[in-house]
Amino acid sequence: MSNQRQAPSGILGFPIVPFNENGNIEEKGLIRNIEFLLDNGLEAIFIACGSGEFHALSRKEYERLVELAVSVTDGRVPVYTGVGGNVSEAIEKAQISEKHGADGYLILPPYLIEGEQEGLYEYYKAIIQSTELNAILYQRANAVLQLDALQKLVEFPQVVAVKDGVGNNDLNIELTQTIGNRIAWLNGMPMAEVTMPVYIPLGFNSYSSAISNYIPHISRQFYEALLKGDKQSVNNIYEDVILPINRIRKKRKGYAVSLIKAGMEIVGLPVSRAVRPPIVEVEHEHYNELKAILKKALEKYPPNKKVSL
Ligand SMILES: O=C([O-])C(=O)C[C@H](O)[C@@H](O)C(=O)[O-]
Repeated sequence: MSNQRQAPSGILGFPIVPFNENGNIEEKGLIRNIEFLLDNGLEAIFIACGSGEFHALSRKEYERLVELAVSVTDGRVPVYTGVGGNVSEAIEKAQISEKHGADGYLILPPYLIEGEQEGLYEYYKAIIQSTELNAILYQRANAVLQLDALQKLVEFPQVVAVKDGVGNNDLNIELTQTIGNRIAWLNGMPMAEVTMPVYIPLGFNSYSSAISNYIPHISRQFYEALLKGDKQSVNNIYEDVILPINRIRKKRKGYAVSLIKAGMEIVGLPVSRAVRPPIVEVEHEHYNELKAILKKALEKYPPNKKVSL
């Protein structure tokens, strides 16, 4: 752990968890996934979060994933883990993350139940205080903090960022205007590239990138074009890559994960399409649609190292 109270910034890598034909974790595939993200300049590794099928991991698997992510990353960028759900299990996972040298964790929503703001505050507080690691609060589903609760939570030095997965920009403006630079603001919307042009002016300078698991150089070109104000390149990448992939992603529930695995397989990374319930694999027709988009995209936006289709 770097021990810095600094949020990761830039394009954030969210590896998947590859499974073999017996349904067990395929470690070689995961190591390749993390190395690929690092080789392509991703600025942080978030292990065992939503795209890492957090919901479907055993405690033992979780611990192994954290251990592997920290050792493969080897201090090159910060490593964050997913924690959340049941409070006592979240605290146990926070402690596992600390024991293995992670830099922090992304706190996912409590399991199923909805809570009032006081209840959400207590949920986050219990997890934040359970270790000295950095904490990123994930606005998502049944866990959406309003200004008062968030203002109290940012008094804990561990809290370094909020990751928005809800897309309520009325609320985001209220939060960013009032809390400002005390914490960092991360765009964690589904396929965050889509909304990044709207988020940058609000102070969200970083985003989680699902597509960086297979076309990181295109996400990077898009981000750089956005930061430079190069509208033509932004429009081209939207039309050629981001919007077509996002249209497929919206066709089935769970494609937030399974479409990443399909994309990785298509570009030749050693990852199978296998997923755990309730997520389902990408349908044949959608797989072929993704393959056609990627073929054209890689011709127009070739990576430095050749990827053949
Ligand atoms: O928890 C997670 O895995 C994420 O939030 C990362 C995803 O890549 C998310 O940004 C998405 O669904 O595109």
